[in-house]
Amino acid sequence: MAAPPDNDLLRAVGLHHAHHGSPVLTDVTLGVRAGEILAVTGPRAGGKTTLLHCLSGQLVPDTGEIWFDEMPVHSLTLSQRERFRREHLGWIDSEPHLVPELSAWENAALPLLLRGTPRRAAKAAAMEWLDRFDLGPLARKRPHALAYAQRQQVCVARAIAMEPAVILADEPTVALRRPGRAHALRTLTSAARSHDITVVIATSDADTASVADRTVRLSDGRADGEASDAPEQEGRAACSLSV
Ligand SMILES: Nc1ncnc2c1ncn2[C@@H]1O[C@H](COP(=O)(O)OP(=O)(O)OP(=O)(O)O)[C@@H](O)[C@H]1O
Repeated sequence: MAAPPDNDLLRAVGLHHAHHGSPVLTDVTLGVRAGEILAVTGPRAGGKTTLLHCLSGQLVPDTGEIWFDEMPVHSLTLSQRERFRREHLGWIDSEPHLVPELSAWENAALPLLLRGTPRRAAKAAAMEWLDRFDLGPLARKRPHALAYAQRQQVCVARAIAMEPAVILADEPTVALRRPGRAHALRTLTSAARSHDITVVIATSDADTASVADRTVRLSDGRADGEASDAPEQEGRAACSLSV
C-alpha cells in the first residue's frame, strides 16, 4: 500500500463514516502539512469531532484512508493505533480530562512518563508549560483542587509538553473565559510555531479559528471548501483540500 503522492504530514482521503446508519462524514479529503495550523469549523453536529477521531486513529472510518506521513493509520491494528497516538499525537478535548490521583505536573508529564522519559526531564518539560499558564505554584495540587479553567490549561500544557508531531484539539477553549481563551490559544500556537508542531483545531468559534493558517468548513459531514485563507506564514506550505 503506497502513501498518496503529496507532502502532507497528516492526510484523510475519501472518508465516509456513519453513526448508527446516519452519515456523518461524506467523502472528506483533506491534508495538513508539517508545522501548519488548520482550523476545522462549521455548525454543531457537522462532523468535526468524528473527523478528529478518525485522524487520531480512535475511530476507523467506514471507508477511506488516514495517512500519517507514510503510515496507513486506517489499516493499523488497535494496539498499533494506540502506539501511534502515544508516540506522535497530543490531544486536547473540550473538557478537562485529568487523572484525579495525580498532581497537575504529573498529569502534564504523563505522556512523557508513559514514553519512558526520565521523571526529572518529564517534570521539567511539564513545569515549563504549566509556568506559561501561571500554574507553577499549583503544580503539586490534584485536579479537584484546581478551578475548571485551570484544569483545561493543564490539558493544554500536557499536549504541548510531549512535543508531539501533531496536536488535535477539539473545541479546546470552550471551557475558558475570553482572556484565558486568548492566552491558551497564544500558548498553543507559539508552541506549535517554535516546535514545528502541526495543529488541527475543531471549533465553531470564529475567534479560535482565526489563529489558524487555513480553515476548512465541515457541514453535514461535507468539507465545503476553504472558508478562509490566511496569509501564508513564513516557511509554511498551504493545506490541501479536495472533496
Ligand atoms: N458515537 C456516536 N454515536 C452516534 N452518533 C454520534 C456519535 N458521535 C457523533 N454522533 C452524531 O454524529 C453527528 C456529528 O457529530 P460530531 O460530534 O462529529 O460533530 P461536531 O461538528 O463535532 O459537533 P459538536 O460541535 O456538536 O460536537 C451528530 O449528529 C452526532 O449526534
